[in-house]
Amino acid sequence: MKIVADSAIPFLRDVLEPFAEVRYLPGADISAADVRDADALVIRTRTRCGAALLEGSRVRMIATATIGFDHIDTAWCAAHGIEVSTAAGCNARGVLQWVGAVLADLSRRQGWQPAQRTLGIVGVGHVGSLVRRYAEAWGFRVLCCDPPREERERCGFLPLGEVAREADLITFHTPLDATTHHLADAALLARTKPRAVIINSSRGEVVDGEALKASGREWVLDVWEHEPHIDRELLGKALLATPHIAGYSEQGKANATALSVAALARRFGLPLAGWYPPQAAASSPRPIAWQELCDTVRGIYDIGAESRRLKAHPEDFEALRDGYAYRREYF
Ligand SMILES: NC(=O)C1=CN([C@@H]2O[C@H](COP(=O)(O)OP(=O)(O)OC[C@H]3O[C@@H](n4cnc5c(N)ncnc54)[C@H](O)[C@@H]3O)[C@@H](O)[C@H]2O)C=CC1
Ligand SMILES: O=C(O)C(=O)[C@H](O)COP(=O)(O)O
Repeated sequence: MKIVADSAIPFLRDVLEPFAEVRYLPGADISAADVRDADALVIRTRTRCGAALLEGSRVRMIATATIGFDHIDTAWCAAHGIEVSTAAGCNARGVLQWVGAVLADLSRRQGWQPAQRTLGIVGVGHVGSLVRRYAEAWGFRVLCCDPPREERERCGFLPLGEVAREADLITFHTPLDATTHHLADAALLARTKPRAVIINSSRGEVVDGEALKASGREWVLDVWEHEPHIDRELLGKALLATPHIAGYSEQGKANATALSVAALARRFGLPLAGWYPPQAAASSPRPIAWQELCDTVRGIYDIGAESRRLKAHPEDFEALRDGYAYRREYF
């Protein structure tokens, strides 16, 4: 059995080797020639999987060690008998902590307390639900928008336009697909409060960058259109800017690798069910009070320093990700 794996997936080395020939390559460089005789791929967001990569190969399974899967043409894979597994929810708590760092930083710089702010959450799945729970406990008035869930569950979520009109801060946590591409467009941005802050850690294409620049609003971005070639004006004017690392917690990465290994174990009958990276520290989820968050978050994760680094060296976007010191999940 042959597996091609992204060389930047942590904790994976030596786990599959007893059962397969494993070739590690940088995700963005994996080519059709590399995968032609592979049975399975273990990838991240940097490998675009569709006909151009897979046509004529013997790949039967793709495990992506990420939550998002917009880099995979799932319809093409289904039509060609290729199973796709994702690491649903793996790094949701990492993204929560990125959002927490953003909110704590903005509150300090802009001089507000949660009780004075309405937070809009667009997309209330693994990430958005965690953000909702913590933000409500911190004292924000929280408004949620998730039409697919509202349709299924009738849970009292609001239409996007209403959230846009009411919120001081709007954070996006939807997948990228045909329905969410440029969900935040010029028309939506025009409906937001003049001093609204747009926060995006979903996918760059969920927010129309050109419209954002023209909107007069403020923004915090972790994800960008055309990564790693990001818009310098969007970067320069961002309140905070990070290089697509919101989910880069040590535990999030360990979860992602474990879920990918579990998917391969199930599909190919490998005796690896229940495997988890032994060297990864355990996550310690707990409630955290707003004041404790504000007092401690910079010691764990100084998002301001990270933003200044990216602004000074945008050409290092991919290098900053590749060399990232994964953050500890501490709540
Ligand atoms: N920046 C980063 O490092 C990371 C980014 N992500 C991104 O965040 C996204 C969300 O992650 P999860 O919460 O785990 O996904 P999820 O699938 O658990 O939740 C997504 C939610 O968005 C909702 N949704 C779909 N279309 C919508 C629309 N038009 N308007 C409002 N809501 C809509 C869905 O109903 C679902 O409840 C991922 O798809 C991924 O692209 C995820 C992890 C890390
Ligand atoms: O999980 C996702 O979805 C993400 O966006 C990741 O956190 C980024 O994943 P990498 O492709 O950089 O591993």
